[in-house]
Amino acid sequence: MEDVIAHYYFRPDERTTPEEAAQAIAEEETTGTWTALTTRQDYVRRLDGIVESVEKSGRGYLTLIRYPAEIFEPGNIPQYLSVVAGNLFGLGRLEAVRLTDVEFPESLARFNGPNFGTEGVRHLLGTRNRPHVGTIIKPKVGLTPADTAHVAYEAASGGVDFIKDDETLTNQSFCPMNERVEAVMARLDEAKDETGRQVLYAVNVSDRADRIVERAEEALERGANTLMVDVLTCGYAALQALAEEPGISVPIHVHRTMHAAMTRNPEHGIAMRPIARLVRMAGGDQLHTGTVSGKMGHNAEELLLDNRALTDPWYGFRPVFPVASGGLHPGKVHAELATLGTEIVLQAGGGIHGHPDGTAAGARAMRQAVDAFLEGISASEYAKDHVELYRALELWGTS
Ligand SMILES: O=C(COP(=O)(O)O)[C@H](O)[C@H](O)COP(=O)(O)O
Ligand SMILES: [Mg+2]
Repeated sequence: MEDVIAHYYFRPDERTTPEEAAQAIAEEETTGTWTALTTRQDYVRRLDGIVESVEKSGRGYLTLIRYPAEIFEPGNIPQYLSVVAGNLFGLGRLEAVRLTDVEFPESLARFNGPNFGTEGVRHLLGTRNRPHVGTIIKPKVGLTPADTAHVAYEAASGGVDFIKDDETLTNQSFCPMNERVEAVMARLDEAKDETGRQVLYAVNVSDRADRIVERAEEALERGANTLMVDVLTCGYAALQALAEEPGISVPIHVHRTMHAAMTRNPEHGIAMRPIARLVRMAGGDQLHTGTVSGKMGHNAEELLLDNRALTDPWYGFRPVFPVASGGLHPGKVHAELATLGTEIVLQAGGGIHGHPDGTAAGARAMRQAVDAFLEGISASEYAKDHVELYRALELWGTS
């Protein structure tokens, strides 16, 4: 394959045939405009988009559109998006249109990709064949650096592998980033002295384009061992800048806040699959893709395919660690692992810090639920001699 093939679902309006609608997308995103150009030079034709197929699907149609590789500027993800996910969403002749997937040729996939990926992250933590358990510090905003660090310490003592800031916490005055990183890393060192276990803490360095690398470097100077970025609000280019910066040699955790504005409507917007592919190219090491039983909307079939976009062999890119997060608690661990498998990071915020006996007990309960699954025992059975899990299931149940 030499060109880009974009997959769209669409529904034309009543004045437009499916073929005309697909052609309108191909023209808008390549060499056309709303009317024929009397001035068009012949040599421009080689850049015309080509409608490869149109077929009925549900209430609408699926089309594959071929965009000549030459239209794209290699390495420029924002420009890729302006073609495959650009003006087409506003075309009046389409009532709805959704980018469901995109295939890039090797010539346009020359990125470094993840520096760590699943294996690299596992290597840092010394884990094999088991899911990682992570937590989002809660309350998501408002804590001082010292109290954030205390929550992190409790979570680490209870056995989590991974701790992260929430997506809305960056460098606000109530919790300046530099102070927070220093405080959290100091308490994680304390926990490590006690447990012997290394824990990763992803500090959210999301910031404006011209400052994000500098912010990440400041966090690293203060001992950060993982970075986090809100990729859709900062942009894929921001993630790429972090991943390709020679001085940044820690994993990058990628949060997808705002994605549902694009992904949620099954007939319109951008599906998670193209987002997952772009994050992998741009260098994310871990990416939220959703849950099968959590608090956000879910579609297990799509989620499994999204996770495969992160993990299947693809141009030599390292596999990205998929993250299931949002409304999880120990009673939901079995459903998540049974469907998603064990190459996954399970994150719980409320499902750890809301434990009746506090954060450390909540972390233990999550780890116990994972152990129960790995040993092939139901959570309720395992809870009979694991009090933290028992208390969690008593409060939240198992569904
Ligand atoms: O803070 C949380 C979850 O907290 P809690 O565990 O308390 O619900 C995350 O922002 C969501 O995971 C986002 O969803 P997604 O990861 O699917 O984008
Ligand atoms: Mg959050």
